[in-house]
Amino acid sequence: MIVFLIGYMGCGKSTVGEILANKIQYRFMDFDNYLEDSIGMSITETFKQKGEIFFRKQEYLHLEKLLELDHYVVALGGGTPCYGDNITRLTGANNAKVIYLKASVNTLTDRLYPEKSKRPLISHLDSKEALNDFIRKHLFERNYYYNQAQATINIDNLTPQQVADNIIEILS
Ligand SMILES: Nc1ncnc2c1ncn2[C@@H]1O[C@H](COP(=O)(O)OP(=O)(O)OP(=O)(O)O)[C@@H](O)[C@H]1O
Ligand SMILES: O=C(O)C1=C[C@@H](O)[C@@H](O)[C@H](O)C1
Ligand SMILES: [Mg+2]
Repeated sequence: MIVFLIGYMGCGKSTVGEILANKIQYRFMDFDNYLEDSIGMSITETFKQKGEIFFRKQEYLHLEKLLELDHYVVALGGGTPCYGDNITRLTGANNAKVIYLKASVNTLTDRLYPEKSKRPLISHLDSKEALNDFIRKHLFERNYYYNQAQATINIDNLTPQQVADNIIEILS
């Protein structure tokens, strides 16, 4: 089985994914790191030098390889399920479970504000209010895709460990 974690930037896909993989003795892959390795550049540099469309194409092409994995927990990129037919490729994959880590706009704003420089889509937003506004609109558009996950966990008041335990319950 492959467990795919989806959700907005900052919802905890990478943090929870690593904990979950350890708990269930699966391997862990962070798709953003994997793409950085295969492109040979950080995501920030890729957006700067090659543009977002190039990044989305790489994401689309490399997703095919992920679908062949087994005994893996994969933290996808925040935008991965929202482009092309990626979400149906994920939910339609044999032996895969797609889980949406759902966070409120305020939780995401609090978490992302100190870390926004690492995320090219939000790094230009100066104030916390501007970030909050951006996330509200962006999440509204993206929820259409995220809501197609096979399971959703409201993570606002949970520690990463608790989120991982919730996923284990869903999988059992
Ligand atoms: N359940 C949680 N409670 C509190 N803080 C958390 C929780 N999960 C993650 N965090 C913190 O929130 C920040 C973002 O988490 P993380 O990088 O795992 O998100 P992500 O979904 O992988 O984001 P991206 O899509 O940008 O890669 C980190 O600083 C992490 O330590
Ligand atoms: O939400 C997004 O579109 C992104 C999220 C990150 O995980 C990276 O994949 C990249 O910064 C784009
Ligand atoms: Mg991540």
